[in-house]
Amino acid sequence: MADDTDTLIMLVASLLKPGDSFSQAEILDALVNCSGSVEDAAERLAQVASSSKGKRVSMPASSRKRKRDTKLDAWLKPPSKGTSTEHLKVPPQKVRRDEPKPKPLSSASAKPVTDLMTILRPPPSSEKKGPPKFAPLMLSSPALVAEHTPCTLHHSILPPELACELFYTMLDASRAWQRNKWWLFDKVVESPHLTSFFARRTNGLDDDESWQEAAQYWYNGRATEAPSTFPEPMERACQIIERVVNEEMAKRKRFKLEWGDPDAGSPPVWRANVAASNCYEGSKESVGWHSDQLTYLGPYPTIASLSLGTRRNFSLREVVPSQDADIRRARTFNIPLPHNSLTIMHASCQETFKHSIPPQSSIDLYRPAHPRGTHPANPDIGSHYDEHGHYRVLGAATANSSDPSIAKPPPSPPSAVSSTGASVDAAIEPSNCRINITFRFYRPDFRPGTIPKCHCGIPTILRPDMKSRVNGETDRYWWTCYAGAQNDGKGCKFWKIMDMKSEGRGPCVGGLKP
Ligand SMILES: O=C(O)CCC(=O)C(=O)O
Ligand SMILES: [Fe+2]
Repeated sequence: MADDTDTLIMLVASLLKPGDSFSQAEILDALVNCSGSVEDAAERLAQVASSSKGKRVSMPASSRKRKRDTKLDAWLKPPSKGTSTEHLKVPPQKVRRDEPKPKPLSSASAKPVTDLMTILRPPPSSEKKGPPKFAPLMLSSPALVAEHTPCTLHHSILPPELACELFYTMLDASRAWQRNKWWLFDKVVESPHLTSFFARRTNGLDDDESWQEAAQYWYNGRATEAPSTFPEPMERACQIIERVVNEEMAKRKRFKLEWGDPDAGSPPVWRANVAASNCYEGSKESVGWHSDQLTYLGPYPTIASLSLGTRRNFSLREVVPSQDADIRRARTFNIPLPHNSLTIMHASCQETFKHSIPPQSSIDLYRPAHPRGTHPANPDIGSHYDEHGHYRVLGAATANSSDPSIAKPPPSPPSAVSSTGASVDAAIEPSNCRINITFRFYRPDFRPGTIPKCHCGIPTILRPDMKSRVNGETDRYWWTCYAGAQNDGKGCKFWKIMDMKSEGRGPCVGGLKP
């Protein structure tokens, strides 16, 4: 789901001469000015490098103003010896615990697979002149998250037993998940976490099931096997999450390209019809900076992201539009996501912010509050919870509830007492894993048949133009080739501005109808 701006930057960097150094911002500018074409951007930068020693005649205005400071090479680990890409030839990574052998990409099987984090390292912290820089800010409460980001944070979102049950279900399932792989330079790299994709039985709107086909394009733009349907506890969690998301959306500004029928009378209803899930084991597994691809989500999506297990930080950083680059800098916000918390990335988050789960130096182990099997998969369990997620036994009064219909959840099985008197439960193993589930709505007006194909013949991907915003809003999106991630790293130059009207898309909140 990740937008691969970073990959494009690295691809451009790979085409530059070893001596030519450009900052990440300069490469991004070149990409934007060359309509996303890697080759054209590299050619343009090569011309700039050869035509001047320090004089940037052909660079766009925004780049010319900035001092060249960040060496692209500094994003890569130093060359071991010889050629400029020698340092990328690292040995294949160890396969994790009982993970099945990853499926090979088209012609990738003969190539070594590399953990992305062994190639990338953070940009150097060299001081830049320009607008003031602020230290990262920890947003430790839902109020702070709402104040600084287009997200809301909701603690204890699910009944605790359901959160535990879903954690165990996904943790067990994750043993069959894969690492996303794509081509970078001349080799296949893999994401430093496991991932999988799920489609809901119905899309909540009509009988159209073509979105299931879209779900098959999940794996780096290549058609894959049909995704699994939501496991039963995920379905129950989704119903609770949908209610919370709709309550939050009703309080917020809507954007005109958001999906919804303006004539429907009531506010459009958000439904999840697919979910992507990630498993991060230990403190070092991570996901790099990205915004989610909008190919099947369309503009201004709302994405509901559930965290289970070990607490990790979720980082958010605005992409400052080019016109503001000289007056302000983006700030990194870190949000600690404990077990059973929901982060809603509201409309405009994918257009204006990038997000990541950074590696950490340490993490706290998560100790589930309930042993496995307290609630085996049982569709009846859901009926014990009311619409607020409270455990409900009709007619039963409890000492600590003013609502007589709300009772305490059933007690966990008794814990054993150790020889030291400490309470232990042999059935509960602490875990160093975090499970993330992002519930998403694949829009009917972005169904697979409507997605333009590139010259390579595969569906393109949709990206927002994050760098230019008019009145704070991004209304420019483009379709680009995604084949570079799969065809031995070779894509085509396909690039097309999305035109909602001529492409027959909608209905949208702002009134556009197909
Ligand atoms: O694990 C998370 O919270 C973020 C995952 C994510 O950004 C993604 O799957 O696109
Ligand atoms: Fe994401």
